[in-house]
Amino acid sequence: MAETQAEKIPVTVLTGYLGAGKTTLLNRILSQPHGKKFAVIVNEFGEIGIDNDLVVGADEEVFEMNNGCICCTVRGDLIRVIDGLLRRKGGFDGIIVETTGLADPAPVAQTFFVDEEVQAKTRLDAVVTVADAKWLSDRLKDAPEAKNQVAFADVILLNKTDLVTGAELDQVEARIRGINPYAKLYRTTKSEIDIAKVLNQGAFDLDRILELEPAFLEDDDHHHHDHEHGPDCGCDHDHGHDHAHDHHHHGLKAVHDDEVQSVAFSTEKELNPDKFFPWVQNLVATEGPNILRSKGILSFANDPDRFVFQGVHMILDGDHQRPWKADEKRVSRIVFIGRKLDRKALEDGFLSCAA
Ligand SMILES: Nc1nc2c(ncn2[C@@H]2O[C@H](COP(=O)(O)OP(=O)(O)OP(=O)(O)O)[C@@H](O)[C@H]2O)c(=O)[nH]1
Repeated sequence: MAETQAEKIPVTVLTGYLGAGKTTLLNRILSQPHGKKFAVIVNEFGEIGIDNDLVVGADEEVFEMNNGCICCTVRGDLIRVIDGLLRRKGGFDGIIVETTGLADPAPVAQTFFVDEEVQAKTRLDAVVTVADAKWLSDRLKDAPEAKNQVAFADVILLNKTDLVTGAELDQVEARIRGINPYAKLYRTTKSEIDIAKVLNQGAFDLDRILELEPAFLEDDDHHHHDHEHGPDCGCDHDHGHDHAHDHHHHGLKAVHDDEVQSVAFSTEKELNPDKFFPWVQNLVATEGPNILRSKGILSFANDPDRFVFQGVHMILDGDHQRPWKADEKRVSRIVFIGRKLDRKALEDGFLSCAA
């Protein structure tokens, strides 16, 4: 039975470059009193799952896919996860997909048009892109996926307005408008926005997307088998030559940056904050330009709380999140995403912070 447009479950795709404020926005959406039940699908780039631990508790179920970037798994995992969701009793009022900061949103959006089962039950409501007011201009120069994320957006949050001057803000907004004049744009701090401006937009405009990417609806299953890799995703997988044609029909220039990598470490030893903070501060002060993103969940000695730590380049942020639960293993985990990362030095540095 084919559902009508209105009966289909709306899907919101949250995108935006590494550290722009997607998880912050997701948490805002989930913690507002909306009385709705959302299924959240988180995809992250990295070896150890951390993002799902950063998403607020509540009723939502978080489905994690961390075995590669979302464009690699889009016709595998994402469809499987959504199919699984659709089979559940009780159902959902909406699905929110938070993509990794390195994902090109096109293949994610495609999933909702090319898979019959998914298409019958869901509708892509909007692509919501969080843009980092401080770093977006730089990323538009060196990260093609950052540009695609802006180009595909129906709603843009120009976030972190507190970190730039009014003139800089006008400049970056003008850059965004040059790429995407159609999206609704809101200036935000800490992704603070009325969720009515983000959810149920009915905004995904297929005609406009087709203009950007004429081959959007081509079902290229006969070209590809099983694993799909976008031309410019940041994952480690070998991107086959047969994807060369993808470069042609991407209206937006795609240069694959092989160098973005992620390293992650964990330890069951408790950490000493007096060692950890000086270490990490010095690290991002010297390596900040190469470290796009860092995040961790840390267990400090004599501290009953989980400490969540986050960084975007050299800007660090951290807070006590909640007490460790009685049955919870106190493991400290940290992830770095960036270029030219010295795994050994990072690991040695991290482990030397043990109490
Ligand atoms: N100063 C400032 N910091 C912000 C703002 N919004 C978010 N942050 C901080 O930026 C960091 C990254 O935010 P996240 O919401 O985790 O970003 P993300 O896009 O989910 O990051 P990834 O999952 O790594 O791609 C966190 O430390 C946030 O607290 C803002 O408006 N201003």
